[in-house]
This record gives sequence, structure tokens and C-alpha cells, in this order.
Amino acid sequence: MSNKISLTRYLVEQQRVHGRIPPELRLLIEVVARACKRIAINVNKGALGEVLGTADTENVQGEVQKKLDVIANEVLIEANEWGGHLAAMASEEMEGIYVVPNRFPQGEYLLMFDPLDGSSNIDVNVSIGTIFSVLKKSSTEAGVSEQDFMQPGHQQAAAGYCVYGPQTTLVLTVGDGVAMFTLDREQGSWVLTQDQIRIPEDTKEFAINMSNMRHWDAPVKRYIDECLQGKEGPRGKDFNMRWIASMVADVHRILSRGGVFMYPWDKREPEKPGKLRLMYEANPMAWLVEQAGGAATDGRQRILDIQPTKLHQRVSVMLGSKNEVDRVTRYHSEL
Ligand SMILES: O=P(O)(O)OC[C@H]1O[C@](O)(COP(=O)(O)O)[C@@H](O)[C@@H]1O
Ligand SMILES: [Mg+2]
Ligand SMILES: [Mg+2]
Repeated sequence: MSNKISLTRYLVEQQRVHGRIPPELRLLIEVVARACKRIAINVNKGALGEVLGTADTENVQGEVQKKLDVIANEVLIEANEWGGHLAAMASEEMEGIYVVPNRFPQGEYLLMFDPLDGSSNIDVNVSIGTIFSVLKKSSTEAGVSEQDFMQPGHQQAAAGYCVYGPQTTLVLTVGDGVAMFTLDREQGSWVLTQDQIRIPEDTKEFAINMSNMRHWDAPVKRYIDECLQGKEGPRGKDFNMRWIASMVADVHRILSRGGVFMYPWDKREPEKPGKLRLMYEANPMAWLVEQAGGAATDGRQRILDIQPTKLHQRVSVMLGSKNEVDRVTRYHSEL
């Protein structure tokens, strides 16, 4: 018998041994993981399938959709409406919530996702991913509305992402640390390859889109300026920079070896609090990072404490190695 731990076994242990998750949540996570396998198959087809290029449609944020944005969204909806235990879903690619029709099994959970993160990388064969977040409907009233989704990130029941890169990897938290599973394509199963991931508290690596430098706010400018001065500057060490432009891949690197990731508010669109979306990008990533010993703020407060008011709400994001996130957050209160 193989001593490899599958996702199913990990989840069954979370349910039965640790009493951390109810069976409905276990099944829901398994359905999401299965959908990610199907998305991975589509991603891998590349130019051999009809999956590259744009779809000639726009999403609610006014962004041109890629074919894979649409495919991944459909795969997640289809799998999860059958999967059961869901009341409704919300996605970057849909304006309103998707209430699970009552011909399908009904449940108390709410699923949110960014079906395909890093869309600009699809056609150039660079890592992309799927991000998801699960909440539990708080009201016991019949029916479900957008209001049921308006819960701060610290109320998430599960969160994770799948990165479609050189390996296909699923990273998950149910509030008991962070576990990483690698897709074994021959067996078609997710195998636990790392448990209780920890992000080092210090780092010499930052991730930010430097082309926006002239638009940044003073605290972010100060933080990056100090990093760039290297050994000769106030930080007394040289920093390295990485920017993949897929949040999934940048966060995955940080969970693997530390670092700080920032997509701050900037002056290009001052009325928007940031570029990234709170409910299905920032919240799940913030919880994963905190569960791995890191920190996540919008520069002023913990992301997980933000009370959402809109489904597609945007937010400024700084996350990763704790001491660096604390430092840049402190700079926001000093200036
Ligand atoms: O091109 P930019 O402005 O650097 O933005 C990159 C960021 O935009 C995003 O791609 C947004 O995600 P989507 O592809 O889901 O719209 C993030 O993953 C990434 O961090
Ligand atoms: Mg995204
Ligand atoms: Mg997306």
C-alpha cells in the first residue's frame, strides 16, 4: 500500500480526527479540486485546443475576457452546482451571484473564485491559477442574496488556490495551517507534498510592478527606495525583485521561500482602493499567508478584518514575510 497521503485522506482526517471540517465542506473542497484538474487539462492543451486568445467579451470589471477565463468559470460552476452543499457562487467573471438552482442539491456554503488568475500570462505559457474562498451563509433564512457574501475574510471556512505551472499544485487551508498537494497525472490524484508550510519572517525579495512607481503613495515609495539602496542603505542588505504578474504564482513563491508581495493603491485610478479584488483574490491569499505565519494588510489594517460592502470590491494588498509587511504597514501610519 502506498504511504502517500491523498487530498481525500487529508480531508477525511481533518473531518474525523481533528473535527475541523464537516463532511459537506470536505465534499465541496473535493469538487473544487476536481474542477481544477479539468481546468489544468484545458490549460495544458494550449495551442492544440481552442483555449488561447480572447473571447470577444468583457467581464463586469470591463476587462476583455480570455477564452480560458470563460472556460474555467464554466468548469467551476458546472462542477459545483452538482457537487452540492452550496447555496450560491460568485466569480470575477460574473456580475451578480449565481444561486444554485433548486434542482441541484442545496447547502449552506458560499463559494467565490477567480477562475483564472494571471490572464495576461495565458498566451505566453507562464504560470496561471485558480483562487477560491468558501464562506458559510450566516443567516438561517430561506434563500440567498448578495448580502450573505458580505462577511470579512476571517470568517472564511476554507481558502486555496491551484497553480498551473511546471507542476500543478493545490494549496489549501481550512484553518489548520497550510497544506500543498501536487497533481500526480499518472494516478490522476492530488498527493500531499508539504504540510504546515511556514513563511520565513524576514526576506530579501520583493514583488511589485515597478512600472507603476511614479504613481505610488509615499509609504510604498519609501519602502521600495530603501530596498533598492541595498547594503549601502538603511536596510543594510541587497534585495532581489520578482514580478510574475499572476498573483497566484507570486504568492506561491512567497509561500515556498518567503518574500513580500504588493499591489498597492496608486494614483492612476485614485477612486479605486486598489487593483486586486478583496473577496476572491485578497481574502483567500491573506488567510493562507497568515496561516503560514506571514501577514497581510492593505497598508493600514489586516485584510481579513475588512468588512466588504460589494462583491467585486477592490483593495490595496501587501502580504508575505511578517517583518516586511509590518514595516511597510508601519510606514503608512508614520507618514
Ligand atoms: O499587469 P499588472 O498590473 O502588473 O497586474 C498583475 C496582477 O493582475 C492580476 O493578473 C489580476 O488577475 P486576473 O488575471 O484574474 O484579472 C493579478 O494576478 C496580478 O498580480
Ligand atoms: Mg486575478
Ligand atoms: Mg481572473
